[in-house]
Amino acid sequence: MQHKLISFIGGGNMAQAIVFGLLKQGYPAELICVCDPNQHRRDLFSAQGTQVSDDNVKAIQDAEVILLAVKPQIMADVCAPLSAVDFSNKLVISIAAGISTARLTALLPSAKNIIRVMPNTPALVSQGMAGLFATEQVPTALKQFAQDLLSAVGKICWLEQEQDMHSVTAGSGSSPAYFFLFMEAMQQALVEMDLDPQTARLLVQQSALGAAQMVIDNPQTALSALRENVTSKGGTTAAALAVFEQKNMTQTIKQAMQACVQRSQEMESLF
Ligand SMILES: NC(=O)C1=CN([C@@H]2O[C@H](COP(=O)(O)OP(=O)(O)OC[C@H]3O[C@@H](n4cnc5c(N)ncnc54)[C@H](O)[C@@H]3O)[C@@H](O)[C@H]2O)C=CC1
Ligand SMILES: O=C(O)[C@@H]1CCC=N1
Repeated sequence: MQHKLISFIGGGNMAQAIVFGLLKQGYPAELICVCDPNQHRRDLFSAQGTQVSDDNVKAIQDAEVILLAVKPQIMADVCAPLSAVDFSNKLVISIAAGISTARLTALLPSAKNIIRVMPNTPALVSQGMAGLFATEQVPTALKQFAQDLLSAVGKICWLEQEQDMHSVTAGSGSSPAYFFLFMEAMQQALVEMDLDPQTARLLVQQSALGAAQMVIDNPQTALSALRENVTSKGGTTAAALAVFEQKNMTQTIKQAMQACVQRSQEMESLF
């Protein structure tokens, strides 16, 4: 991939997942600058060889790509001083949930090239999933750069309609947390059945990894078929799945994902 000078505005959890993922793939550390007011966060990045700064405006002057990675709640305050900079030749990538490209254009009026991305933290281990949306005027070469950047830390999909970003947030941005919760609950249940925590974790993590790998390796097989292959009639799995069904697990998951979408839509009008 092409290498450009990238300034990250915000060096929190998601920026760390992307930056560390990029470094792992050989992206030159000297071409990455991370801006964060928190010294501890800056130290974490400088220990990996990146540039760091506590001065957002200064750090973006020479950058070719500005990656906005602050919380949506403070995006407007963070962008206000940045808007003094001429963005017309820069690429702006925002990973903030619920901040539309229209809102970003209003916050940074000179920015012509804005790409919105919804990544997720497995980028840290090169297994990220990111949805990308670019406004019509973004040149192909810049779209390609954004695609290469996110592809370096996982898989990507392009969205034709920006409104689909809400569903992508429910399906990938937030979804690692659902799986972590599921694994947490399984580990806890096993510990309560008297397994030691390490063994419980090993059972859960390896089963999750194996299940995901089977899904990947069998793209033609419906997920329901993979489930049925584990489920012997009158057996142990059927007993477990019956409880999920009794408790309306499928409906609960749907409601949780709808709540995610609804919050993302609300955030669009709030911030
Ligand atoms: N954490 C996740 O899994 C995902 C997060 N996102 C989006 O990424 C963005 C960041 O989220 P997280 O990394 O989770 O949050 P975070 O709270 O871990 O990181 C935000 C960072 O911004 C820094 N910050 C605060 N004020 C600043 C300023 N004026 N200038 C520069 N940096 C400043 C904070 O010190 C903090 O390190 C959010 O907009 C979120 O919607 C998107 C997808 C997944
Ligand atoms: O919880 C959030 O709002 C962010 C966006 C997706 C994942 N974390």
